Amino acid sequence: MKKYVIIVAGGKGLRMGSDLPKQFLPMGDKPVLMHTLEVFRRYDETLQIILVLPQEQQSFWKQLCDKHHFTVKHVLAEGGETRFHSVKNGLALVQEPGLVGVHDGVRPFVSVEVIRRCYELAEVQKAVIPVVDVVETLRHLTDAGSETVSRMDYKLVQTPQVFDVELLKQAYAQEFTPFFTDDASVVEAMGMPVYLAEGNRENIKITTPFDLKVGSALL
Ligand SMILES: Nc1ccn([C@@H]2O[C@H](COP(=O)(O)OP(=O)(O)OP(=O)(O)O)[C@@H](O)[C@H]2O)c(=O)n1
Ligand SMILES: C[C@](O)(CO)[C@H](O)COP(=O)(O)O
Repeated sequence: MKKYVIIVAGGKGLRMGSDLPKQFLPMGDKPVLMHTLEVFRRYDETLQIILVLPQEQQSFWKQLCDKHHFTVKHVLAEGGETRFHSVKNGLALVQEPGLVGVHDGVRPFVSVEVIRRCYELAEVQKAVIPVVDVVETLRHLTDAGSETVSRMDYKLVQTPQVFDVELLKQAYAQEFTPFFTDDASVVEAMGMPVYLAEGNRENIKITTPFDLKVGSALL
């Protein structure tokens, strides 16, 4: 079965607040984004990797690849206005039936085991997302103040989110709404169920300078 991954790195990184876009920040011996592509290549040599980057960052990325002798094969797609639009641009390059994963470029610590689990389950379930338990107590903000809710009723959602190609293309043909914060929410809006798989706790999204420190410690 043909397998793709769309790695989205088309955002602005506002919460990181760095001059260099966060996907290019060094972590250990190379930029964050290179770690992410490498783990997918380790999962499967034949996986087709589509990397979504803003047009204006693409030549810089190519320079970085030369500098680091980075040889993981991939094709580039153009970043969009929101994550939804970036995924949609990547999906336009998916031309054969099979499975397509969508992964945040700034989640370099996803394990090969979790990637494999999501792709294998998606062969049957069609829509699979990795999740982890909430380990702290949760409060819901109300008009009157706030109240404790049961953390057993919630999960934290990660990527890669893996889908049947036809299903994801249909989902992304829908009109954008700000409620679409991940790919599962787009698929669910068509009334399709999403299957939950176990994620890995290290699979953090590098969002703030603090996350970068945690990431460096995890290497
Ligand atoms: N227009 C966008 C917005 C986000 N993303 C990607 O979606 C992933 C998750 O988004 P997030 O961590 O929020 O990244 P940013 O949008 O860049 O961060 P911020 O919200 O702080 O600006 C990132 O890999 C980001 O590059 C994208 O490809 N295109
Ligand atoms: C897709 C995601 O990483 C799942 O947790 C998350 O929804 C991205 O959200 P962001 O606001 O674009 O960081």
